[in-house]
Amino acid sequence: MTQDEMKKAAGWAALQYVKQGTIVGVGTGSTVNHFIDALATMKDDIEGAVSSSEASTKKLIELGIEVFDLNSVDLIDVYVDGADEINDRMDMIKGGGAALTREKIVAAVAKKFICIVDNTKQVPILGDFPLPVEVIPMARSYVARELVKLGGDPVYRQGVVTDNGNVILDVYNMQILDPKVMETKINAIVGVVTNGLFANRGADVLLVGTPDGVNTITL
Ligand SMILES: O=C(CO)[C@H](O)[C@H](O)COP(=O)(O)O
Repeated sequence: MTQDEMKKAAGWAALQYVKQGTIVGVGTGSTVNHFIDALATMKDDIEGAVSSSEASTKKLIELGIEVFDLNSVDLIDVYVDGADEINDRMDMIKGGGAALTREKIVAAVAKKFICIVDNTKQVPILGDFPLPVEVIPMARSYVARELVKLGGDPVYRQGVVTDNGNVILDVYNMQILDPKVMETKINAIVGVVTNGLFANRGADVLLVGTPDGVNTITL
């Protein structure tokens, strides 16, 4: 089975968590694209979606799913998104697709976070995947120096501008033993919009695509 087939299996498995008549939070990435394909089969049964990126918005609209502005929505029942790494506490690194800030905002509003991954994303300790940090452009060098003080090696993601007009620093060589503390520390650096650690608000349900089917994990 290919990695993409495992992503697809996880994406389609998330459909069982979508309730009729609700607004669904939709993440970003290749695994979520499979979920959006699945969601399109229910488009007449849901009210619509709130999207975490321009890319997901485009795909949702193309498939006939109404996309609402988050400011016009009080409640999101489930938020479905992928991850770059996830540990057994359901803490994640996200932001490989540079959509981390909007993802974190939509996730904060949702009652339940359903994480969909293939089995290569499960790790014992977060940090092999470089941690994305969204930064206000004029603060880039200052934030990079502060990230070095925290033990990381930040690298400017050349040529990438986020949907919010900011830049991304990818932080290499971090062994993140306490994701909640590290998330809070990095977010406290002036000029950081947010970082890709999703630990203070982790996943509630993890759906892992494997060659033997989809495993469901809850804490
Ligand atoms: O956080 C993300 C985008 O910002 C994605 O969820 C993450 O990068 C996983 O992507 P994929 O499903 O393509 O492997």
